[in-house]
Amino acid sequence: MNAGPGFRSGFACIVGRPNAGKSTLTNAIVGQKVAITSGRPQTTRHTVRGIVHRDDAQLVLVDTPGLHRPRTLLGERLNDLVRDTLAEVDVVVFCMPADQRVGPGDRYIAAQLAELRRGRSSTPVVAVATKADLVPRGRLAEHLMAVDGLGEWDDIVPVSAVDGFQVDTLVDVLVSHLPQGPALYPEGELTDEPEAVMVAELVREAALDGVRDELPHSLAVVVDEIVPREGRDEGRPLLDVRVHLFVERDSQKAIVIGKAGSRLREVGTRARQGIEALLGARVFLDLHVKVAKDWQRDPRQLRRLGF
Ligand SMILES: Nc1nc2c(ncn2[C@@H]2O[C@H](COP(=O)(O)OP(=O)(O)OP(=O)(O)O)[C@@H](O)[C@H]2O)c(=O)[nH]1
Repeated sequence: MNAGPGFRSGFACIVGRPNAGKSTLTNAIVGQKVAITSGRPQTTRHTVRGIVHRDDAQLVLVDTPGLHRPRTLLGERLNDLVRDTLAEVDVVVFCMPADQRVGPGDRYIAAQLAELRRGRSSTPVVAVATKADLVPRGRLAEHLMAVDGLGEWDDIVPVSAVDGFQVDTLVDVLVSHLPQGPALYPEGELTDEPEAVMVAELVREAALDGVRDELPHSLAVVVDEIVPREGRDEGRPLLDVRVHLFVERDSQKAIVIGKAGSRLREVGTRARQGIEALLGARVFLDLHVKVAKDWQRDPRQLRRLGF
């Protein structure tokens, strides 16, 4: 069942300062490892999406880059992107880690969200106290009070993505804020096939390696298909993996491809090793680089690109 009366569907976007636990929470909600996490701040430079399929709802999660104060032009553009994304979603999840005091970074985001709610969209915001497992009850209560004092929230939910505390409750709360409507994606997408997301991550990581400064936010990766090559021995399958890399400018395309295609070959070799390990089969990796101008600003394009 993916429609019918009472069925709800929509997008949720997870925001919070660097290291707030956004990627880990995304993974815990979706139940698959779709976003890359690390202890270093701001590793989630791009948006990764996961889908929760339920009998009564479909929740599409968008994991945004760490909202931060615009220092550079790039930062401003990133924040524009984040704001555009926020205005597009049905509910916003604002993460504040319980093991840290509410600080200027949180206040900055809270102000952005307040502005968003004053504007056209009155998107509901659910404040989430992440990493609840790291603090004693008293401190958690104190944190929740501080969160409450920071702005107008539709709900406040403490969670731990590590031990699963209240993750289901959070999903219930998010679903309650979604509009009624049929499923947006076919059942099983991304949950049964997280491979495509992980393959895209592996290619993206390999393509950015060593050139992050030159094209940090300008690279999107789309896996077109993963299909078994016909006519192969059953015991020795070969998978054809076709992937598009989108950049914004010709100059960036040249960087990705390198002299006479040398860099793209290296990217392919490195990514292929990871993909073969992931899929447990030999892989023929077909990489294409395309220029998609200003894709970061166009929500339709972003969605098409899997952002
Ligand atoms: N103990 C505990 N640690 C957590 C929890 N959630 C996240 N962490 C840890 O906190 C660190 C940051 O988590 P991420 O999920 O990468 O944070 P993020 O907000 O996506 O970070 P950016 O990509 O920098 O924006 C990682 O070391 C996680 O393992 C939690 O519920 N409990």
